[in-house]
Amino acid sequence: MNKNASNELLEVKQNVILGRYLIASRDIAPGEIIINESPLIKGPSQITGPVCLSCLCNINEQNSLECSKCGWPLCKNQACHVDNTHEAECNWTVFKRNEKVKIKQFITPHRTYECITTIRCLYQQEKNPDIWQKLIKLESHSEKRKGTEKYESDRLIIAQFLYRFFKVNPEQWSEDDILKICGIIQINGHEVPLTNPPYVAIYELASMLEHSCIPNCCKSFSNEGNLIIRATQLIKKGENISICYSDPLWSTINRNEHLILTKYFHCKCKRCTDPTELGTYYSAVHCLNKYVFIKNI
Ligand SMILES: C[S@@+](CC[C@H](N)C(=O)[O-])C[C@H]1O[C@@H](n2cnc3c(N)ncnc32)[C@H](O)[C@@H]1O
Repeated sequence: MNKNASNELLEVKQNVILGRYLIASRDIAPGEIIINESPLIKGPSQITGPVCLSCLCNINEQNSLECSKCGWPLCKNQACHVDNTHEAECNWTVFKRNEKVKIKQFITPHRTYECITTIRCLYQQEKNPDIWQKLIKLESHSEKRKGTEKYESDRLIIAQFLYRFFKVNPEQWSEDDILKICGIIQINGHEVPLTNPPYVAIYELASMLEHSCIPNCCKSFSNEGNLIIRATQLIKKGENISICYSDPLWSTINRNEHLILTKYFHCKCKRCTDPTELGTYYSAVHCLNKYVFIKNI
C-alpha cells in the first residue's frame, strides 16, 4: 500500500486555520491528474454489517468461510484467504485475543465490525512505523471531539471494546490514544464506493486536501482503490488545491451543518460568505406562489 505518495506537482503548506494544506508547485491544466495514490489504510466503514475482511464486500452465512487462523468470516474467494489485507485483526486475534472469533449473526449493523479499521491503524505502530508516522500526523480534532456524542460512543464502542475483545493493552494504548485514531479516521477517511457496502480509506496526500464549496478539483477512484484527484479548471502555481468534502448540491446551511458536525470547521469560502452564492441564489427559497403572495399584501 501507499507506494506513490510523493508528488512534484504539489507543495505542503501549513497555517493556523487550515492546518496542513496543498498548493500547486506549477500551473496545472484542467483535466490534469494531480494525485493518484493508494491508501495508507483501508477497512470497513464504522457502521456496517459483516463484510469479507479481505475484499470488504457484503457476506452472509451461505457465501462466507471462516479464516482458518482466526475465525473471522471471509468470502469464499480463495484469493481473500491468502491476501494480507486481513493481517492486522487476524494476527491480533491469534496472538493477543488467543481465541477464534465466531460471527453468528449476519445482521446490519454488526457491532463487532466497528473497531476493525481502528485496529488496522493501531497495528501499524509495530508492523509499519513509516505508515504509523504518516497516520498520526493527520488531524484528529481530539479536543473538539471531546464531550460530543460521537466521542462518547467511540469511547464505549471502540476503545472499551478493544480492551475487552482484542485484549489491547491499556498501558500501550490509552483511551485517548485510541480515540485520537478514531478522530483521524473520522476527519481523514474517504468513503470508497467500489464495494457494496462502501469501505473507508485514508490516503497520505489526499487527506491533506482542504475543502471548498467551489473546489478546483474532483475525486474519483480506480478499480484498485487508488484515489485520483483531477483539476477541474486551470490552477495557477501557488494556488490552493481543494475538493468538496460535502455535497455541493446542498444549501449553504446544510453544507455547513455537515462540515461542523463531521469535520469541525465552518467554511468561509467565496460561496459560503456571499449570501447570493456568487449570484446563483442557490440556497434561496423558491416561492411557487409569488404572484398570489404579492397580490395578498
Ligand atoms: C482532511 S483534514 C485536511 C488536512 C488537515 N489540514 C491536516 O493538517 O491534517 C480536514 C481538516 O482540515 C481543516 N480544513 C480543511 N478545509 C478547511 C477549510 N476550508 N476551512 C477551515 N479548515 C479546513 C479542518 O480542520 C478539517 O477538519
